[in-house]
Amino acid sequence: MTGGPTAHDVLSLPELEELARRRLPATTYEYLASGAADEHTVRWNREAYDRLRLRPRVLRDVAAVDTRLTLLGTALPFPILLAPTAYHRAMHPEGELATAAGAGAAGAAWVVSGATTTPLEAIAAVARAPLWFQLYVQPTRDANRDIVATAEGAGCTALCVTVDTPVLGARDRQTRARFGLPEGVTAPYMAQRGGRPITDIHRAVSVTWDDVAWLRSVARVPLLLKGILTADDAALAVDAGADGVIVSNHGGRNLDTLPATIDALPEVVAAVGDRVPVLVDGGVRRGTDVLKALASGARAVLVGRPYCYALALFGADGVTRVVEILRAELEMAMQLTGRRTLDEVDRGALWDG
Ligand SMILES: Cc1cc2nc3c(=O)[nH]c(=O)nc-3n(C[C@H](O)[C@H](O)[C@H](O)COP(=O)(O)O)c2cc1C
Ligand SMILES: CC(C)CC(=O)C(=O)O
Repeated sequence: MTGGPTAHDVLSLPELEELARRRLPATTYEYLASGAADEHTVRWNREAYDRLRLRPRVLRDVAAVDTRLTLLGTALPFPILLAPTAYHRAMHPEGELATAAGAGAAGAAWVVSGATTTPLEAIAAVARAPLWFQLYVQPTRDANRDIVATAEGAGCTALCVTVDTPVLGARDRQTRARFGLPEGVTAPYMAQRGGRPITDIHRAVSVTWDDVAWLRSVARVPLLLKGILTADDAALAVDAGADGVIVSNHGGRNLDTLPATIDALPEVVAAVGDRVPVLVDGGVRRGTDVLKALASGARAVLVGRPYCYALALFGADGVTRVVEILRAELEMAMQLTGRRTLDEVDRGALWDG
């Protein structure tokens, strides 16, 4: 990347995405950018945010905005987390260690993927901001118990169980690009599901509500389910003991033609929002998107692809830059809509709210 832009030259997440398309090795870019099948859901995740219009209030004192919150016991300086994404050593040689450094410098909580290519202890040793852990449920309870204990031992303060991936979707672009892990790189917490190549997850593991209740009984930290899209499943999640839900369609990477997450969010919030925190991911690229998600009832958002592009292009500095941009844009959006605290970001901030 000599002579090219640095992380600090990047002004926005859409600009970063374009830089990634032009500069990353094709295989890496295809793995990160692609979605399932015809990628309608990938597009809808974005278009649905663009359709929502904001309703500003003026002449309120917004000289100093406050974006702090506490989420399931984790104190966060702003309501933006890094979503769990697999295989960082396929994106950058320093892999998850660079992500941890970048997240730490930005003060951003990061949900480490169950398909991390770096052991949790090594990540924890360099982390300077909260870590959560995302579990891909493994076929045996012993394996799941061990992984949960490892995550807790490494200081992860919440567990996100991904429930939308019994199999992968039709990932045609990834398959065509022949995405795979570099020689010698493995995913230690995916060992029972094949460990190495992404295609091994095509063998479905049977995971049901009973497993959620069992995991709740095993884990000492708060447990969230990631990949909930309906009111019915959100209610079952809370019944099974979940402490939070993440409205997600896996960034449009599994089942194409699922609705945009910002469109699914209100029904989940209506069903369980008064009992547990609801988070959302998918298509968040601007501070105004974060504001719209919060106005629609989310307590926080997660962002996936942008920090992966940034990691692949710039390492730790890139991850930091993505968070800084999004955080600054959220503060601007709050000030320009006349909101000083997160509590003030209610449905009234949406034009058609
Ligand atoms: C490269 C990549 C890898 C991902 N790996 C995982 C994973 O290991 N576990 C998981 O629960 N979700 C995974 N996801 C989904 C993200 O957590 C998140 O739901 C999605 O990326 C959000 O959409 P966005 O990329 O539009 O921000 C992955 C997404 C991407 C782009
Ligand atoms: C299948 C996982 C290992 C990674 C993942 O969730 C993804 O690529 O979207």
